[in-house]
Amino acid sequence: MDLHDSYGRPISNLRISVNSGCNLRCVYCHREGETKPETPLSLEDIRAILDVAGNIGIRTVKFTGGEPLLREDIVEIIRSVPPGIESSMTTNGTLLGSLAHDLRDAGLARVNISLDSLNPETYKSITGTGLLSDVLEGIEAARDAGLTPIKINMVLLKGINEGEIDDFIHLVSGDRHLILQIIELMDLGGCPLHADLSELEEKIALHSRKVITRRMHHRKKYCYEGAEIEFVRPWHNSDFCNHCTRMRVTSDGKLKPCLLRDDNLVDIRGKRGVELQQLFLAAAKKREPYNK
Ligand SMILES: Nc1nc2c(ncn2[C@@H]2O[C@H](COP(=O)(O)OP(=O)(O)OP(=O)(O)O)[C@@H](O)[C@H]2O)c(=O)[nH]1
Ligand SMILES: C[S@@+](CC[C@H](N)C(=O)[O-])C[C@H]1O[C@@H](n2cnc3c(N)ncnc32)[C@H](O)[C@@H]1O
Ligand code: SF4
Ligand code: SF4
Repeated sequence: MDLHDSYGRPISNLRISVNSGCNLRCVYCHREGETKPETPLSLEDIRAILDVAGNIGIRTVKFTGGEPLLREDIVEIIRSVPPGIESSMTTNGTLLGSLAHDLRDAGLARVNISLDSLNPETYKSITGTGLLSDVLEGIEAARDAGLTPIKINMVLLKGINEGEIDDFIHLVSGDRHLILQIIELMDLGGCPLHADLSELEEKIALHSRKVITRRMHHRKKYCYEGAEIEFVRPWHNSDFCNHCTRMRVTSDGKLKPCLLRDDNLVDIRGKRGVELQQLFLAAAKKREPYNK
């Protein structure tokens, strides 16, 4: 079965938040759109969701949070992904150093690692912690374990890290295991750090050897000065939403048809089998592009 919503968008990707807690305090964090998370889903609940995902045409699963690596059973969670579904994770990387190999052995294909600054002071001002060296260690551990390609997620923050773009391009340039993902801030709580990516993307586009448009969100990937660079520009972007292929699961067990909406959640905690599958279909019907 392949699942589509009423706007003809295929639902091929599931994004599961396994935990709402985090060991960082990033100033801009949207927490995957969760406002009042309760007790996280159990391993058994997550297994049941993954089993249904396999039946309804989900091809890829992204584990996120909060910080997914804070969950003690994260390796077991990864081991529960059915064959035929690619699993990846988005993490702040601080705990990857000791976990990368176990995650890979459990079947994780790749990781995205959030890193907004290469400067220890700036990193601290963004995340509230001095854990930059742990993240860099995490990147190396992920590379060593084969959790590649590794996407380095950099949210562009006005007046904070705009001057570091060249350093980030240098970091990934000529390295086939690293992709730079430059992300537009979603200004959810009136955060005054939103930076416009247009000028930067135009400059990179102009000097790129090759451009690829991804199916998901119609995001553009550029081959620029030996670096692979993907742009994520969700803000007020109807093309992005019209090509959204994602369904989300919140950490406390609700299907969430859109990151930016809280009024159409479907509770699935404790549900199993056919009943759970029906609830996925019901949530799919509630999906609509946020920006049309
Ligand atoms: N508005 C919106 N933003 C999204 C969506 N999916 C991901 N993002 C944002 O995209 C950025 C990168 O997210 P990641 O968790 O690294 O995952 P990804 O790049 O979307 O996924 P892959 O390309 O499969 O690795 C983050 O800032 C997310 O908040 C979505 O469906 N809607
Ligand atoms: C919410 S975090 C959860 C996973 C993990 N803790 C991490 O930081 O990678 C997932 C991704 O969303 C990004 N993100 C968080 N808040 C955002 C916002 N307001 N706008 C754009 N991206 C955001 C983060 O930079 C990170 O790459
Ligand atoms: S590490 Fe991730 S979840 Fe934690 S505060 Fe930063 S962006 Fe949010
Ligand atoms: S519809 Fe738009 S805002 Fe909502 S999850 Fe999809 S891409 Fe994100």
